[in-house]
Amino acid sequence: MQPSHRDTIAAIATAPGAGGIGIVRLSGPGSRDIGERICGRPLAARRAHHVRFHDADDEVLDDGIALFFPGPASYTGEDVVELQGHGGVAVLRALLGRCLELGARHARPGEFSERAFLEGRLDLAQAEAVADLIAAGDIRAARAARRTLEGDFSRRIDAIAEGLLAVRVHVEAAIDFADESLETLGGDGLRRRLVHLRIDLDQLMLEAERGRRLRDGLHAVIVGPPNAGKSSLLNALAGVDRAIVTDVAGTTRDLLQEVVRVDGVELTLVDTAGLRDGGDSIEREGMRRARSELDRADLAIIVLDARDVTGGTSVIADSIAGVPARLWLHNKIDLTDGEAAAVADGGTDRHLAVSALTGQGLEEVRKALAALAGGAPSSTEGSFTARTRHVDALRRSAVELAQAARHLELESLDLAAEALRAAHDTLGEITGVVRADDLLGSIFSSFCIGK
Ligand SMILES: Nc1nc2c(c(=O)[nH]1)N(C=O)[C@@H](CNc1ccc(C(=O)N[C@@H](CCC(=O)O)C(=O)O)cc1)CN2
Ligand SMILES: Nc1nc2c(ncn2[C@@H]2O[C@H](COP(=O)(O)OP(=O)(O)OP(=O)(O)O)[C@@H](O)[C@H]2O)c(=O)[nH]1
Ligand SMILES: [Mg+2]
Repeated sequence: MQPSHRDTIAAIATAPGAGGIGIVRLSGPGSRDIGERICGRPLAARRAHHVRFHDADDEVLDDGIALFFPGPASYTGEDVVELQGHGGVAVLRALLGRCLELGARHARPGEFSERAFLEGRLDLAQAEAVADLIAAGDIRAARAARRTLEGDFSRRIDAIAEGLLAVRVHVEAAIDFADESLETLGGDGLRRRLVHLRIDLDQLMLEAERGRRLRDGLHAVIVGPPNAGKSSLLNALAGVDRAIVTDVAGTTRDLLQEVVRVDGVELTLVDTAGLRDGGDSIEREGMRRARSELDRADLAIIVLDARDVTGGTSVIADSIAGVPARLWLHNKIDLTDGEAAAVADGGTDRHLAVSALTGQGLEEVRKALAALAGGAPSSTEGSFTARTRHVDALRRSAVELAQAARHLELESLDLAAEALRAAHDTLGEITGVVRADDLLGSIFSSFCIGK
């Protein structure tokens, strides 16, 4: 980072619009001086002062509470001043304007948290959790984000990184004793440690993936043959008449998206065009979109006509093969004698019998979705949020670790050392020990202003 992060920044820290209280926050070496000039009195450290805020002509802008946190014991690690006034747009703009007149610069989005990161107050995963906590729409996601903010995720990363470092040191040392066989250099112990690291990494990856779903919600795509009742299901689960339903096969062509909440977990449901061979060019385009939507799905909800379960499934099989989880719904059971309801569950696939028309079986569907989206409330206990960026890095690190193990088997110590370094660096990207400035830019620019 450029030394320019040593200037003083200011921003309105509270949400735009009218509110009971509004806060202008300053961070940087000039904060105290600017704060004291606006308040017209000295500000003692970490004390609440009831003061009047003044403009350049000594007119009173507002009265409020002023706080001064000397660095490094502040949110950013720098000197921080908060001017807490009445939460009106005009008042806060005037207060901010006065800070800028006195030499502060308007903060970029996320710049306070970026400084907290640069000052070592938070690591990168923790700083990201600040934004995730603010964005959390339900208390489960909020709790999980708070755990990441408090370092639960980072500590797990750091523990694996430490283990990796020890293995790296061992391998580098072995390279220096090239004359001796790896066996005499403790090769067995090395292999065992690699296996344990791999197990820890796999476990963390599972938990991070669950954390990502808690943060992002579950992306579920409804697919199936034409006329099976996919749009009817979307409408029934969303509780609104969102999609057009007709008895004409090929009614839906575009993707239709609806966010629903089951048990507090957010779920994005996407209705798609029925999959079948042939169709006109519009319908074929609809099917292409359905298939590409499946590429980024966490869950495929396959809707079939319970009276003809095998009809059309062959066209679907290929498209859903890569989706992590599948829920099969045998729809229109109101038109059957009930026998279609007897379908077994198997593996990661679940089968349920429903009627989108009468609502029969939908409660079971909701339960299954809630379980897939984040598990029962008890199963999210202790879990933390993570982002796709983190899950990707864990995955890449695991690949490098597997490479390292193979190289070690072949006694290619140099290649093993190289793969271990890559595995280690990749973990460092998560917490920001290893970082690229454009990565920081893209992370913090998605924060709100004043955070
Ligand atoms: N008024 C106000 N409320 C706020 C914030 C804020 O900046 N101002 N926060 C902003 O996000 C959050 C709280 N986060 C904070 C984190 C650290 C410190 C801080 O001063 N830390 C020092 C002192 C520690 C202590 O005494 O407990 C430190 O870590 O050394 C302050 C707020 C939410 N509420
Ligand atoms: N009896 C009965 N009819 C249903 C049920 N679900 C849907 N239908 C009817 O089946 C027909 C097709 O429903 P849609 O929801 O449009 O089916 P779709 O799968 O979206 O069809 P496409 O968009 O054309 O692929 C409509 O006439 C619905 O009213 C059900 O559970 N029972
Ligand atoms: Mg439809």
